[in-house]
Amino acid sequence: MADSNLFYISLVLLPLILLFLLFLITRPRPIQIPIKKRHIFITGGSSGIGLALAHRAASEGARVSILSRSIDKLEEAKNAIRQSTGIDVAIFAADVRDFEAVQRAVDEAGPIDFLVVNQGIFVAQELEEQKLEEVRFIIDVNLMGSFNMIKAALPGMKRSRKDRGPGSIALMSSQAGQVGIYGYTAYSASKFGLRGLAEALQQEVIGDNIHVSLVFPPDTETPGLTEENKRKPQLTSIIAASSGAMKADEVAKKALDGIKSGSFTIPCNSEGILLAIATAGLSPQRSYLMAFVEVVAAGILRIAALCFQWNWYGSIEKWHVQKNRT
Ligand SMILES: NC(=O)C1=CN([C@@H]2O[C@H](COP(=O)(O)OP(=O)(O)OC[C@H]3O[C@@H](n4cnc5c(N)ncnc54)[C@H](OP(=O)(O)O)[C@@H]3O)[C@@H](O)[C@H]2O)C=CC1
Ligand SMILES: CCCCCCCCCCCCCCCC(=O)[C@@H](N)CO
Repeated sequence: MADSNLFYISLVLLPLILLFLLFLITRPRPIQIPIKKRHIFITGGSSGIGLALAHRAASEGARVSILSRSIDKLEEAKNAIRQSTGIDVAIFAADVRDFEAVQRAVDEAGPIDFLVVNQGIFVAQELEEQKLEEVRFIIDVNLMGSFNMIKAALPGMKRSRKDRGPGSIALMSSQAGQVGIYGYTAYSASKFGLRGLAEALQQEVIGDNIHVSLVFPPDTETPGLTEENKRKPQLTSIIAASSGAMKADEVAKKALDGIKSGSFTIPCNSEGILLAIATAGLSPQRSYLMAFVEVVAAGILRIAALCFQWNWYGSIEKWHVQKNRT
């Protein structure tokens, strides 16, 4: 009798003790970063997810700047945002691979509160088929371009923090930046790279009241995806379909809400939440409740992850068998 009482008490008590412990230790501490009347600078803001983010930020009362290469697409985006919100965004034509051009844009745009490094290119292809130039292009735009942006914006962001309150640097990764996917050797490498950059950067800028976020969308309906789908290995599509597709505006909403609450990891759909927990690793976590879920679910999600791999390797095997028959 006493034994079973003890059993039930510990069933309640142990999780409570764990919750309390996690409440004490989770770092950095929770924060809210206001967006109204503050300056958000979005790269790749002329199309897809970046454009949806610019729309949303403008309608929430932010001052918005967008940067991308094509001035025509920028003008088009500016007109579309003006039509739907009545607000004018500032546009900057620059290639993120060109540090000087990026620096000029940042200087002209004025002090930044939210930097959203969202530009990205994706071409899915087996590494054996993919040209090295294309690999380099993907790494240059997605990874080195992000370094260029952050290097250009960080000094100004740091300087203006005291007068302007908390700031944010958000990076657009991908679920292919949490798990390697067939056809994405270059793309996944570029997006995994962003995670290392973000984890290290958060430690460096926390003292300046700057908060780093990493967004992990699944396939998202954008002009970029339409282009990618024209030449995508079948296996890439099959494996990526393990996570549902989203609309650009849904991703933008998740991203902006996550950024405003200073979340380090921002998943976008339910598979994304599972992925975030399964790949939590040593990344920072502000929410002690999420930390609790990560601790409790770790073992079972490893089993789920192994089931996904079992399923994916099954598809790969089947595909090879079919290919050899024809
Ligand atoms: N759509 C999807 O399925 C997913 C996308 N993502 C990520 O989200 C981000 C946005 O993707 P999405 O909206 O689909 O992409 P789009 O192709 O629709 O838009 C990409 C944007 O980036 C700009 N851009 C591209 N190259 C450069 C460059 N060298 N310098 C400056 N700007 C550049 C483009 O403008 P311009 O060409 O004029 O320069 C455009 O504004 C990317 O980082 C992508 O990897 C993540 C998961 C899923
Ligand atoms: C443990 C539980 C795991 C749960 C689910 C795992 C699902 C993984 C699916 C990965 C999909 C990757 C899509 C990349 C989209 C993208 O970035 C491109 N459209 C752009 O190229």
